[in-house]
Amino acid sequence: MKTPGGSDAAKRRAGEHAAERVTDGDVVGLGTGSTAAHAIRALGRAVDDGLDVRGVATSYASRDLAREVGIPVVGLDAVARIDVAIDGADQVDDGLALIKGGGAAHAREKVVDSAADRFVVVVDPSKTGPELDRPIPVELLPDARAAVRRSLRELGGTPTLRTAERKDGPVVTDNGNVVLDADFGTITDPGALATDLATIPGVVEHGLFVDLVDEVHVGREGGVTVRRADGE
Ligand SMILES: O=C(CO)[C@H](O)[C@H](O)COP(=O)(O)O
Repeated sequence: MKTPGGSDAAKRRAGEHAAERVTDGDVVGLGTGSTAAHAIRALGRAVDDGLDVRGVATSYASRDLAREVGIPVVGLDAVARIDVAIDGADQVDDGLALIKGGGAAHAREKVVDSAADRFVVVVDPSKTGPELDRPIPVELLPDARAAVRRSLRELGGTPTLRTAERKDGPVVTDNGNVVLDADFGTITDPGALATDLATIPGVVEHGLFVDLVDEVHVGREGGVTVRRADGE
């Protein structure tokens, strides 16, 4: 599923602003998507200027981009901790809950973003709103498709199998799974729905990220607005 596009200039402002949070010696979680890519490119330039960082990628795409711009990439299982993760989102609500997974990378993104001491989200203003109402990406084992579809319907969702654009058939994730985008309308209690989705057998990971975010950097025409989970 493609995310509705905000301006690339706003995405770049957010990504570059977040990259400034990274300091010498940090292990950095590298998110997926067009906004996170701006942060990765900014970090690559900082590495050229002498910044010492190592990146933990959340997808093949972010790993390839990191290598291209000169960021040393290490596996998640090779590092004891991640200092800061910078990642995009498809939607952010007023409580800083997120919907992620527009690039079907949310399973690895959730592992990396949760493991970070500081999780920084980068978005343009088109992603922000009072409540979440976009379909939630749900990655699942391919054989569990019928059963997971039924469970999602029982929870009140309308699931649609995500299909590939330049291949016949479903999108297959970096982990070899498929994705159902489940429309629940307006989500009034993201925490409760996140728990329900996580308990469905066959679900590998869903794209609701609740109580994980530390900062949201919103790129705008005139600069960047930062919203913090601690309210400061
Ligand atoms: O969750 C994601 C990938 O799984 C992306 O971070 C999300 O889709 C936002 O992408 P973009 O910055 O291109 O709008």
